[in-house]
Amino acid sequence: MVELMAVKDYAQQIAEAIATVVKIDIEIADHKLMRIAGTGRYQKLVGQSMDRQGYIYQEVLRTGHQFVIETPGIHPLCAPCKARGNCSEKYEVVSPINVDDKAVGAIGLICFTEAQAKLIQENQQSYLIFLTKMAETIALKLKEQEFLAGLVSANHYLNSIIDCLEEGLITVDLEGNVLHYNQSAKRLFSANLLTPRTHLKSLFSPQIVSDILRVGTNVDEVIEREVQLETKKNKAQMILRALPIDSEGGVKSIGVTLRPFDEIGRIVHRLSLQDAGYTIEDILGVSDTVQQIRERAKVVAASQSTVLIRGESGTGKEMLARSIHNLSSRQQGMFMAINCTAIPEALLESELFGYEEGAFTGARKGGKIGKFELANKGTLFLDEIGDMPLFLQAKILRVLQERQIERIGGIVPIPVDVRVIAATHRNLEEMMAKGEFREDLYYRINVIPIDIKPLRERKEDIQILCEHFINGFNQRLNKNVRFLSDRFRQRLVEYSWPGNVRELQNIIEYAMNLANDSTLTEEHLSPRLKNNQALNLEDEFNLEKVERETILRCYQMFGGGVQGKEKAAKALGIGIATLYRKLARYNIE
Ligand SMILES: Nc1ncnc2c1ncn2[C@@H]1O[C@H](COP(=O)(O)OP(=O)(O)OP(=O)(O)O)[C@@H](O)[C@H]1O
Repeated sequence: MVELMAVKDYAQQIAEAIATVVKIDIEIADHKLMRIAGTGRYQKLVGQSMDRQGYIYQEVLRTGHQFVIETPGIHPLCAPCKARGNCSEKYEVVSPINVDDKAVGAIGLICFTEAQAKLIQENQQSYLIFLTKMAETIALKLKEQEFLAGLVSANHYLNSIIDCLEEGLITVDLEGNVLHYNQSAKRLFSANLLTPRTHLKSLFSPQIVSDILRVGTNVDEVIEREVQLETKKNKAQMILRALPIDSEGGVKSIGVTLRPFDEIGRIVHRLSLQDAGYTIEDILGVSDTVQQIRERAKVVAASQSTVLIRGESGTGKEMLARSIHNLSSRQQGMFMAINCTAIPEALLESELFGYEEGAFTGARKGGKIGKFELANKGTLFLDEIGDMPLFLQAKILRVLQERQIERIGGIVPIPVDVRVIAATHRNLEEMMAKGEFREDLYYRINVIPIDIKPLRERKEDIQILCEHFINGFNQRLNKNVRFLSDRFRQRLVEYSWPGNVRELQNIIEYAMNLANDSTLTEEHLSPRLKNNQALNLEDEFNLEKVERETILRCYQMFGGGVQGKEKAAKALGIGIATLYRKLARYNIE
């Protein structure tokens, strides 16, 4: 609660106004008996305590009632006073200053002459009312002060909340002049660019300014735009939202919020972690390979070096990359994955590096942020890096060396702090020999290589993976499968698993959809597995057999005529005589 001291100047003015009119001295004290205002002989005592003389004031403060004392110095209340029996005061009227029924101070008229005493005595009722009204005026001022202090504190509180926001917030009037902004907004803009009265024109492009101002014309209008800001450090892509601030009497200002794009990405990523928040423990398997991979991943997570994961499709390369990211100090940043095979060459560059507005025909307004920028402070997973075109390999190498990127059509390099984890199923060494993969990039990404063996070479992992997938699908499909028949199990072990763990997962899902009791049997196998003969490794990888099949396919494609044979020999990369020899040898007619 605000104390009377806070309005002492006002109390002094009131005291002087009263004294001028009634020609009697006034003394005002607060609830601690501190003299806060006074006239005549009391004026120079302002600021001094009255606790040794103000016995009448004490009584008024205690009771909250007015008090008239006709015999100062003699009245029993004056008993403890030093001036008892010798008081210079002749007559005294004291009123409480009440705020919310509580005495916060007292105001008194003090007569030092018989004439003054007589005057008050004869008009006592009027003086009492007058003094009460004056006390009320001071109380009112105090309430007003209290209200103002409340407003100031609420304002301060609101500002602190607004400053806590990570989002930049700017309010502008309907002409676009800045009224207010929070600390985050201040941090976003270059030095001194954002000040009160700055016009939006100095902050955003004319189109964005006009979009923002349009919001002020309609209470229901909200706009959202992707904008690029020249921040203190560099250029940054932001999501801008503008919304009307509806106050009494309609919209008088507009609120503009700004949020860095990569931060949004991080939030989305964090929220979606449930799905992809793999940890090392999720990598299942009892084989030496898997156990070593788990150990390796822990060590790798602690370093910042580039990792190259090699393995066939479906062996868990992305899963491993995500586990490394989630275990590393970059876990709060984004994990961005890009499959170099899945994206057409022409788009891959812009996906990776982003582009500036107007960089090429068809470029999106406001430009586009690339995966490298999105993965800033996080991890970029370059899947199937072996399929990346050579010119992009050169660009990737430059990013890894210089730790900065340039958007397509951009001139300012943007620093990025990204850990790259690359993956491939291809033989990079062979590609290098043929000039299809850059040697320098190979050595740059191959700092920490991790090989994941195909499932057919670690069949001991099938059991635990099956159990894991069965548990998952039991929940998802609301089933209660608990057993595998011996034949079912045997078929899984015999199969060559070209699609690796992903294929196993699909096979289990297929079987569980068909199963209606607790056991998966041979009849629940997909046709592909049902028809699969027991894998004969010697047969499967026999070079002669592979050669015969290839020649046969080629021969069938081009036909048996002389011209067909010539074409076949050319396609096979052998001479015509050799082809004839091989046709005879393999008994192909
Ligand atoms: N060791 C494992 N433990 C549990 N699940 C696994 C394991 N390995 C792979 N998986 C699962 O198999 C599926 C395929 O894994 P992932 O996508 O990581 O493979 P990939 O090697 O990156 O495949 P691609 O090269 O085709 O992109 C995922 O559902 C993953 O959870």
